Amino acid sequence: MLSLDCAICGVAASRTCNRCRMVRYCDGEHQKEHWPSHKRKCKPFREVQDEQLGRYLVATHDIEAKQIIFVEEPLVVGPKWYKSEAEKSSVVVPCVGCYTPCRLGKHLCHSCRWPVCSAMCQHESLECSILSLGPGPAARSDTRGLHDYYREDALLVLKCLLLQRQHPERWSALLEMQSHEEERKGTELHQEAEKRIVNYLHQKFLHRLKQATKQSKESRLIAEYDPELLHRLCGIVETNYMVIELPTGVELSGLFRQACMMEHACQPNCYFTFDAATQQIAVRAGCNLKKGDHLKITYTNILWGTQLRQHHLKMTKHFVCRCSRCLDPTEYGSYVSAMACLGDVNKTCVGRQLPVNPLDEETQWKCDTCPMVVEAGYVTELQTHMTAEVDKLMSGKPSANEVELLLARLSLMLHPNHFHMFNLKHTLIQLYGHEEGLQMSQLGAGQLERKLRLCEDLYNVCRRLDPHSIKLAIYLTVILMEIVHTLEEQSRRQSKEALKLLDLAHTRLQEAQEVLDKEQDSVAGKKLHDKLQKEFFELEKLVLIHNHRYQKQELEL
Ligand SMILES: C[S@@+](CC[C@H](N)C(=O)[O-])C[C@H]1O[C@@H](n2cnc3c(N)ncnc32)[C@H](O)[C@@H]1O
Repeated sequence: MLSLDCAICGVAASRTCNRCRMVRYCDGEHQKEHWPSHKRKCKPFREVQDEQLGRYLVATHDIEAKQIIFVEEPLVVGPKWYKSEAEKSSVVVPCVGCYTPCRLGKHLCHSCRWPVCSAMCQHESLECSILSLGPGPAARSDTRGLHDYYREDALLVLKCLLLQRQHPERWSALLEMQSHEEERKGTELHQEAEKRIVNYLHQKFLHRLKQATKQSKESRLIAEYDPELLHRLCGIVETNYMVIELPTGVELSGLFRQACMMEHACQPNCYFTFDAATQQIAVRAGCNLKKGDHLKITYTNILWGTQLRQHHLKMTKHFVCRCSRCLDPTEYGSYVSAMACLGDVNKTCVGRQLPVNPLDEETQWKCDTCPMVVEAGYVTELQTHMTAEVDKLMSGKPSANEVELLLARLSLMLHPNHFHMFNLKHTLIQLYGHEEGLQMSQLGAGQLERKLRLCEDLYNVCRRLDPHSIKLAIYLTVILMEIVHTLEEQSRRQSKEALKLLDLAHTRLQEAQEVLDKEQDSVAGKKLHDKLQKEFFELEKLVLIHNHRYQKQELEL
């Protein structure tokens, strides 16, 4: 990730700049020589604190897009904080030692009996001693029962707790992180944490530790572990965890002293990558940053509408986001929360029903063209109903026809760019051209046109929400590749326009390559990168075939 060589002479070097720890030198002379140019890039940010944001990071120099702003080691890395429904019932779980996916029940650590990838894989000994105190899963547990015993979220909290003894300085840094302890009390999250984590850790492991304490040397394994402290740790994890991905595609949670200080915005300007080998996170500028800019990442899904993002941030991170997107009823002209005018069933008004004050859950929604006003409750009811319909369809493997039917129904209520419509359309562009009976060569001209139009609409939404493709690189690449497939198919059918269409396709592929640059370390990014290379090859082949045909026709004339 970072060069291991001297920044001046290029030989392998071990001395690092002790301010940013990102550049190496073979000796002090070369370090001095490099300083005049390095000082503009060395630790180009500072920590600031205010009442609204708490601690946050601000650029102290201009920073170029893609430049590494800082790298750091984690305070804690551990399993995923939230598992998907599929993961909760999967027979494959991450190894407790190295997180390699392994079959439940195949190999168990011979001390603590938690799942490991092989009998040889060892995990951290203090953690293993605590887990060894547990009773193990109930005999003849089914998969759900095993998952219920091997609770990975609780393991993450245990890993935090163990820092007390293993890394006191990291423990202090962890306790400085925001936990929102007070706001959490009485919430569903608090109750869930009480059940899933605090009681579980106490009943299965920690009360045995207490008993053992009285008798033996086990006494000093952990200094403090009362329920209040465990709740505080749950709050710290919930507020600060970052999702990091291993090369196997396994997602983990990481807590980082500095990276976790970056504030949230619904249009971020930074992104990060995790290097499993060095265990370091690298935070980079997602676009050119100016001195004074805040370093911002996104804590929620930027494809959701404002009400849903606000709700998620309020429930999990306990703040109201007041970024420029949240304050704008049109969300930078993307209209991803907008309804179609709800004024009349005959649809004579083509206006958009928008929240008057997007930050107010009780706000009225006004049509931007006619006088129609509706109350928040009505919009919420409609949205809930539509969310259920979309979730139901998407939980199966819908056909293009089924998606078209739901789109047609929802279009009576929703703006064409509403996030439900976006989701359905993004599915649809991947069905046209790929579904059985709807392969590219089988699509009619109208269907090709429709696919292209859908792709262009989706492209425009992505560009408005995330102009530098910091969060939507994968979505955008898929869209661009489907545009390319469509243009290629059109070129096969229109020999006169073929070269022009193939040229357009080439431009789109180049754009996809540029967009994908930020995802070069992710599993999905690597897969798409390989696909892109094949697409370039296919496109070149099409151009050659076309030129060959063209020359033949010329000769025949
Ligand atoms: C990951 S922490 C960021 C570091 C934190 N500010 C601190 O002092 O430790 C997330 C918390 O920071 C605050 N925060 C982050 N972004 C914010 C924003 N855009 N507006 C208001 N508060 C924000 C919220 O309290 C949130 O729960």
